[in-house]
Amino acid sequence: MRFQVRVVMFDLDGTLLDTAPQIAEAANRMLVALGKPMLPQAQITTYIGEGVQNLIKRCLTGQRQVEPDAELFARAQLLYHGFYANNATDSQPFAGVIAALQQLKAGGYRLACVTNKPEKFTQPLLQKAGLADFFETVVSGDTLPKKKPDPLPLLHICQKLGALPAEAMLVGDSETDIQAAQAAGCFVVTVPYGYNQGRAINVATVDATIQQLTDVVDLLELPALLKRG
Ligand SMILES: O=C(O)COP(=O)(O)O
Ligand SMILES: [Mg+2]
Repeated sequence: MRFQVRVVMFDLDGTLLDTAPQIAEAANRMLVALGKPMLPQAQITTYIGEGVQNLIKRCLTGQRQVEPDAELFARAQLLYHGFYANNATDSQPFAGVIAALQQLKAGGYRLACVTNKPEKFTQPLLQKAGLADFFETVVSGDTLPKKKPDPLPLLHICQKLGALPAEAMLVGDSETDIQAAQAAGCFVVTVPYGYNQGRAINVATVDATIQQLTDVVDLLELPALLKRG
């Protein structure tokens, strides 16, 4: 199936950039500073995707439903933000990311980035990785009153770029992305290499799956699109 869309939105962590090594390092520095045991990177990776507050809470309590002590959480947040500010921009794009963005841009698609990461980390990361100029708009986890899985960030982007939700596609790595796209009425496509809380994507819930980002080009249909190869 080929999709007739004008806007392609991309999740950041686990879709465009491999941010898990730097997030895990900052989280472990936070845990050490708090006198707590470090966690394996693979475990911390499963906490990525629902915003930084959730990540820190999960590192402190190990569980989704358990709230950490408020004072401890406040200290942990300050520590994490300080450590992550030092290494965040070391994250590298996944295979095919830059080539895919170049081809889509050349094909006339309007591109956007939609992440649950805080704004202060998003822009420097996109700049350093050489991705910032591809996106007409970037919506972070704290840009609007609600973040993914709420549809608001996606609807905001569609409105800003003058497209109906049905003319837009989100490429993501997690159930958070799938829920947001479905609630917004956008198409959703997933990559298999991302984080998704350590689980495989349920392919029955998405419009298509791809192996790497350059495969998006083959899913789209526009006369102006410059096909690869
Ligand atoms: O949870 C985060 O901080 C970022 O997650 P996302 O870029 O995958 O939305
Ligand atoms: Mg993600």
